[in-house]
Amino acid sequence: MVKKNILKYLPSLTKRLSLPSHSRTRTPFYSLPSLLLSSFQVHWSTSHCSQHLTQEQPHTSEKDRPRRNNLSQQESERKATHGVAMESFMKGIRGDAPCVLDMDPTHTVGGGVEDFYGEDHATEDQLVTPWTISVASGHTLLRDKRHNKGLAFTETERDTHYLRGLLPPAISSQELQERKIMKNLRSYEVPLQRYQALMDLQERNERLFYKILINNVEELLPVVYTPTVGEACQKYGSIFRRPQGLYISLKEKGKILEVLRNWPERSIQVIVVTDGERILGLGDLGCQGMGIPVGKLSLYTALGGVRPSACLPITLDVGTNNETLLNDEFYIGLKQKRARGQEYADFLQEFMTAVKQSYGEKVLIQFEDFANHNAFELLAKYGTTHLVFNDDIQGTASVVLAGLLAALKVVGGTLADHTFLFLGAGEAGTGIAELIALEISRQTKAPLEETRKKLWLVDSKGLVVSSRNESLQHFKKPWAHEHEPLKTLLEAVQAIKPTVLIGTSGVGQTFTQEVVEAMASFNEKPLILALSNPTSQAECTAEQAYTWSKGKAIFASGSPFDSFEYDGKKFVPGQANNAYIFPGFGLGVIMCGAIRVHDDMLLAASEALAKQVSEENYANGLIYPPFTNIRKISANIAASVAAKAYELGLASRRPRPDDLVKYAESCMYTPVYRNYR
Ligand SMILES: NC(=O)C1=CN([C@@H]2O[C@H](COP(=O)(O)OP(=O)(O)OC[C@H]3O[C@@H](n4cnc5c(N)ncnc54)[C@H](OP(=O)(O)O)[C@@H]3O)[C@@H](O)[C@H]2O)C=CC1
Ligand SMILES: CC(=O)C(=O)O
Ligand SMILES: [Mg+2]
Repeated sequence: MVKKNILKYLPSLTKRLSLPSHSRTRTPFYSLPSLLLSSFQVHWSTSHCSQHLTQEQPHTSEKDRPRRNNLSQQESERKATHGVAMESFMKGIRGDAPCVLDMDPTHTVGGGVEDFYGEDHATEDQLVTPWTISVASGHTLLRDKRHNKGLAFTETERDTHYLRGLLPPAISSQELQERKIMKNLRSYEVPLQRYQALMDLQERNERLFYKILINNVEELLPVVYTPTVGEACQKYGSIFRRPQGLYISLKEKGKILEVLRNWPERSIQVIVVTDGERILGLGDLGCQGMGIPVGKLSLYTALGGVRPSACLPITLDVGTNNETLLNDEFYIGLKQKRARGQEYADFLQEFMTAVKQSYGEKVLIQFEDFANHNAFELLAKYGTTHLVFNDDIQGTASVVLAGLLAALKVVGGTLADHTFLFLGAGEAGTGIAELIALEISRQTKAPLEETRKKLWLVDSKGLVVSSRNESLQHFKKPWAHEHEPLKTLLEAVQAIKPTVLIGTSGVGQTFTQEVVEAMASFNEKPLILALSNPTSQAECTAEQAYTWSKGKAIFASGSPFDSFEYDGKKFVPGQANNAYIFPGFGLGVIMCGAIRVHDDMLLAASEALAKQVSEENYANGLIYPPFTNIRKISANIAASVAAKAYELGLASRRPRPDDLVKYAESCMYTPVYRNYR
């Protein structure tokens, strides 16, 4: 069917590609799909064409560049270019177009997973074509976030791409642009202004956005991610300027496949999807949860090196039960109560089927910030049919386990020697508990049912115990141990005497002074993790943990805290956030062509992260490495995850690269500007 359609429209497409280059650019950017082909066909073809071009076309010298006044030369280049392009196009139709993952990985220069556009496949000194649907130039090029370079366009590029007069005469380097943006960002007092400025930059000049984010990760993570992204979601309706990501609402029921086809990119490798019901610890933010998939995917690119064009943020708008939003005139979502039961299940089923139909078997679907009454079920249901990963359950578990493995070097003993108490028995709490129990079981060979007994959970009704079994949600039942009922966290701390206290309640200030003092009274080095986000929901602050424990606590939190001096000693709190795991984990899954996620891959990720903590980090009281080295860390995580996938027979990319760390690094997208022919 697809082949038939492409062949039917082939003459028009050929004609389109042969238009004089300047007039080509005058056609609105998105007009071609609607006029000629579905966006699938167009993107699919251009991506394959350009990839083929960069491999087989000998790279051009000065004389090959299009010149406005040298029509015959321009004509012959166009013929050569489009001849190769159309040949590749036809190859693609026949299904034998070359696939980047089948190539020798050494060809890639700062490549990016599946370099369909061929941009990074060229060496640094080779010229690449700024493909959109046609060759972008003039105003279109400046408005195309993927290829825009602002004042960094060179004199030659300004000539060849019809930019004269559209830019002021000064030419800036990318480094100078970075300095300017950072200066401006630092001048804003309000974090939300920084967030907005960064989102505007992402929409205007993608490479500059990622360069800045990568080079200033510790400073900017709290802006594009927790805590500021939480405030942005709360105010999304008011600050909304340009839509980011794909909104799929109940209005599109029955047409989800068509909606997916409206997205301008075809080679999608990672989707982060939310239905907005549990946004951080802020509750139901409905459609305004979009800030979360957008933010998470920025980190996929900045921290994990997955190319931006391969990332698709999606919000499923199934209504909201948030009365404030329902009564807000600026609310951007459906003004109706949430769909539940069969209606919800059918909508999700249609979505999951459409995703597979559009992007194939190997697209990674990351569920993010769903409420727990849907999250566990979706993971179980689609875990056997799709490549799915729940970041709140699995990513969080992996990052916490990594922190614990690292902390053992400081507190001593093995995991099995410790006792764990959680405040919060939802996705994060039970997800973490299960992975710890699995790791202890693996280390000690004890049955999982036994190892679970080292872990205790408290929910809003008190300690999870067997006498409550009847009324417990299914994911809490494995943690309902024999014990007398206890109402409060303090009582539970005093009775269980945990060595590790983990907050996953979404409620701020619940690790009270009494709780922290109790932890410090029977532990030499109590491990206290306040994981709830954003900062306002943290179970306690770094200052409180260090002060109340009299400097004994090893502390990490979901949202960042500044270092704190207590009794003449500087304490540096770590950030226990799944952002350490999911970018590298996702890269690993994609680069080996994994078809399913397995718990052992999560354990492999934890071990890889724990190994990255240096002696210097330990000396500073850290159990996580700093984010400054995150791309190196992600490459190591990706390599371990991929190695495990190969071992389990879940990886489809053959042959297996010998050096997986090097391969992961070579797959990473780099945001330096490319030179345009
Ligand atoms: N740092 C990180 O990387 C991550 C942090 N998080 C954070 O963890 C928090 C929880 O997320 P998640 O597990 O998905 O949420 P869930 O809604 O699934 O779970 C919340 C749990 O907390 C319990 N709870 C709520 N209020 C209280 C209270 N006052 N006292 C005791 N228990 C309480 C709930 O009890 P009940 O079941 O009785 O309602 C429930 O068991 C969020 O703030 C989120 O931002 C999540 C993922 C990753
Ligand atoms: C970090 C994260 O995923 C959360 O707070 O939900
Ligand atoms: Mg989350």
